[in-house]
Amino acid sequence: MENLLRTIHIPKLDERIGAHVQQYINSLTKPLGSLGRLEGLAVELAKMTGDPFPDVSPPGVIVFAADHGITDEGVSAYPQEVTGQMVRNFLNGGAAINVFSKSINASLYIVDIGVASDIDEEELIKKKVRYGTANFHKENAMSPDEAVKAIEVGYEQAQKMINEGVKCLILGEMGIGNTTTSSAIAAAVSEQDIQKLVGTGTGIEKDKIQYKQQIIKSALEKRNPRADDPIDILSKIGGLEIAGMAGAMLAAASNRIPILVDGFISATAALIAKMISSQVVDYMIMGHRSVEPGHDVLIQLLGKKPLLDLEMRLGEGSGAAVSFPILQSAVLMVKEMATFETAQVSNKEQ
Ligand SMILES: Cc1cc2ncn([C@H]3O[C@H](COP(=O)(O)O)[C@@H](O)[C@H]3O)c2cc1C
Ligand SMILES: O=C(O)c1cccnc1
Repeated sequence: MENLLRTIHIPKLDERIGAHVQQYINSLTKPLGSLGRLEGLAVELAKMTGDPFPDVSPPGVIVFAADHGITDEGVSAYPQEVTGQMVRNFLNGGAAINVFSKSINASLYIVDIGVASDIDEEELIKKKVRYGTANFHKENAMSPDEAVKAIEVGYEQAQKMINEGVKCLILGEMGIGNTTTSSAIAAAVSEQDIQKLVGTGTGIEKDKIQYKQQIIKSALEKRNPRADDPIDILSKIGGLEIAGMAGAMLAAASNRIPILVDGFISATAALIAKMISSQVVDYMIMGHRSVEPGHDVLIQLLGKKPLLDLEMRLGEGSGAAVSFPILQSAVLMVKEMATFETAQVSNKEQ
């Protein structure tokens, strides 16, 4: 990682093209500013890609799957085996992200970056760094080397997809227990009150939230991760899929590829990526606002405004995939609308 870290170069946004596109949008046949946030989005996409008429299609989705030792503490409503079972479901096309990826014509890769069991399926990308993290309430989740390795796996997978022609990257995850891991990371970095950062995840009973908060609080006291050190945080808390997503985000930004961020877990990965290289945030668009309360805190730390609020709380990249057609609308607006001049429509009186 030390190596990868040193070689990561994220280009600055192209402000000149952004200003040019803003001016062009003002010449399109509509009242000034009337397409609202779509206009700002089109400008952002132009700045990211350096292209006034960028393509966001085809989008690509990578789902990183990994297990979390913290499930031993009874912090999820579902058992750990569900992670591996859902990986099989992804490969059979039956999960939400399969359906939504298909609807936006996205290629979908499933990566085993740390599932606790072996899954012998041909379509699965097998990049297991270890068999799940250790229970971070009892011991460090993994070694710093493993955290680095997981970031590299994510980086390489994203780079591969980008080389294949993907124009917008959506990262998703599957890992029972990962809302606990994410809340712990958010608490370590933001130093906000734990009450603001812990939710029901897959649907634990409301009266179990306090227990989940206590586990996180006492684990953080024991692990004491350094708030400004992403590798220290990942190695002490986890998780492998969060590290993988962070690495993939860094690859996308390095290639001027827009990143459509999903919910709470994805935002945690975004935060880790930001700590590694702060300019990565320039290439992120927040697809939706998750029901998980910690998402609001992270959205603020990332300085973003979600496109959608559909009261979703799934992960897998699902909210980002559902928001993707908004990006398509933004680029089509610029590419296909007529200007006042070409359509011979009278413009606003000066
Ligand atoms: C069937 C099923 C499919 C899922 N797809 C995503 N998650 C989501 O729920 C998990 C996080 O919640 P917690 O921290 O409470 O375990 C992650 O795997 C996340 O991707 C799922 C969870 C389940 C049960
Ligand atoms: O917002 C998310 O990413 C999320 C919320 C609940 C469970 N799993 C993921």
